[in-house]
Amino acid sequence: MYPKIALASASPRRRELLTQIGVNFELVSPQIDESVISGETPAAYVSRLALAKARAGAVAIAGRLPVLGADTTVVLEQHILGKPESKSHFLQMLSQLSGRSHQVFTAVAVVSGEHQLQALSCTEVWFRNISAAELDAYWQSGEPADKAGGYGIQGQAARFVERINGSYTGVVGLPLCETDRLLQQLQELG
Ligand SMILES: Cc1cn([C@H]2C[C@H](O)[C@@H](COP(=O)(O)OP(=O)(O)OP(=O)(O)O)O2)c(=O)[nH]c1=O
Repeated sequence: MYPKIALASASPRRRELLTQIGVNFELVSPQIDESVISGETPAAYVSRLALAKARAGAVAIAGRLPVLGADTTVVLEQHILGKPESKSHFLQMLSQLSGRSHQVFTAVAVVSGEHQLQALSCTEVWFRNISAAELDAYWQSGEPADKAGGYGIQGQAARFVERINGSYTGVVGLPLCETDRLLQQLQELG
């Protein structure tokens, strides 16, 4: 049995994934600045954002519950690919990802009083070649708009994924093995 927590997220995927492992949670949606600091590595970036979301959530609920925050980013050759800002940005990102592998980093942070627990998941994802017509149809579906790297492995983009090495739930937005471990550590803190 997990302790009750607050989830600092507006992402429906994270809600579904936490529910999947039976966590009882309430929602808090703090707004934080997601800009990349110049020279920051992808691992440092996602870790900083996950912690910032959890901390802002803790402030918003005045520390009433432990707060979990997470951040996901798609990385190609050390470059962070954010959410698509337009169709042309989406086409540019997905044509770079076509026919090769990239990484998906997801960081998770839990803030409880003075305690901070953190985990990082990194998964390699291989895409097959994707045609221009497929990319056009995929953009029209509306699925890419709110997703890091412009795709959702849990949706239609599953057609493009040859294989992965790592955490499937990490790619979707919340690595459940790591999340379970953090929540168990939280329980042990008492
Ligand atoms: C790569 C990939 C990303 N995503 C999603 C997960 C995240 O919701 C989103 C990355 O953006 P995030 O900034 O991590 O999360 P968010 O803005 O959706 O929600 P919040 O900050 O409020 O928690 O991309 C998928 O759903 N499937 C995928 O295959």
